[in-house]
Amino acid sequence: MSLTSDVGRLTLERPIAITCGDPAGIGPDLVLTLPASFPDAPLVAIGDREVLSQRATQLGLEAPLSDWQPGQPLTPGTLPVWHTPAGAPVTAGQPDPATANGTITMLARAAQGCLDGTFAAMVTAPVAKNVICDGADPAFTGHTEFLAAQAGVDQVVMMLTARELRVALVTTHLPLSQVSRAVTADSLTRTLTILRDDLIGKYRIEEPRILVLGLNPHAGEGGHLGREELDVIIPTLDALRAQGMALTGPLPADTAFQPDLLAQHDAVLAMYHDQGLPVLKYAGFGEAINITLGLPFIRTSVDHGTAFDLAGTGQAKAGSLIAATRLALELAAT
Ligand SMILES: NC(=O)C1=CN([C@@H]2O[C@H](COP(=O)(O)OP(=O)(O)OC[C@H]3O[C@@H](n4cnc5c(N)ncnc54)[C@H](O)[C@@H]3O)[C@@H](O)[C@H]2O)C=CC1
Ligand SMILES: NCC(=O)COP(=O)(O)O
Repeated sequence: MSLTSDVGRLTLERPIAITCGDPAGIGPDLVLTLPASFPDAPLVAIGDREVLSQRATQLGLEAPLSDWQPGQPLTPGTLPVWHTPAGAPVTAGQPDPATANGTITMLARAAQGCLDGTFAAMVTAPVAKNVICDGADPAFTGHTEFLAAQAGVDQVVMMLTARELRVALVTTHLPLSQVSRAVTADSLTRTLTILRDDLIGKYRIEEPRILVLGLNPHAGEGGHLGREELDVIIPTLDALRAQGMALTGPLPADTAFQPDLLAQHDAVLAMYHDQGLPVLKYAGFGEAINITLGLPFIRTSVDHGTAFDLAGTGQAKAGSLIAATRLALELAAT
């Protein structure tokens, strides 16, 4: 069976899973808006049907839902929902660790469905890492790491994109005190290889040019402000350049984000989360996309969190979820 999407008149063989995020956050609010943006796209929401229904009522949204299970056809004109109970009563804006196991089940269903071919891709609405840590898994650090474990891959790469700007990270959800130890020749090599390969494979860039940031102020100032550049980053970049990778750097992070330099590169590689993402979010918060590179399936996500302050108010903006869904549809069709 072929399923039609309105994005670029694409045809997909399988639906795309949309996980609804923390049931008390803005995820359900935003997911309910997707049918209006993609009326013909084969989307399946994974989450608590009652939560979606109640949130639609709270928001005054016209959102017909239908029940869906793997193997069943989609019901046109509705948002098909693979009902995944939250596990506790849900009030918008009031996170509850008792819902954490339901959230994990929702993510696992989407990931396993991508792995077994049920879904063509998955798009995730935001979860609260602390709620999952408190209620289900103290080791949970984010979708990125959870999906890597589900897929059985050692390393994936978090990349956020806002229009022309692409920022990928060597380390993701790691305390700052552990970042230096995590920037190794091996992690840097694997990150750059995944980034280069997916810029070619997913973004159709023939010879990706990657700008790599240093870790320390002034990229270490020749070893006077830290030795990671001299000991690890420079030798690793030199070795990868010798193999043909087009790399610039390591450059000082404070001056690397200049329009002229960015125009000469296809992506920036930052060493840690808050080195790269504030710039990206300044450039495009609300419309940016988070994509996990290196997975054996397509996963895109929003650029924002659960925004419990906005859940159920109608003030949450859907731009990032719409952009993430559009990209997933496009990638799934290529
Ligand atoms: N992809 C994911 O699952 C992500 C989850 N998070 C989680 O979200 C939780 C809350 O994180 P915060 O740092 O407070 O970030 P946040 O993004 O939830 O909120 C930051 C500010 O942006 C506003 N905001 C966020 N999304 C918005 C939207 N769509 N429309 C309008 N305004 C919006 C919020 O109202 C708040 O003022 C944390 O537990 C974190 O782990 C954070 C980032 C990504
Ligand atoms: N800042 C990005 C973020 O926290 C999203 O993480 P993930 O849940 O997509 O791994």
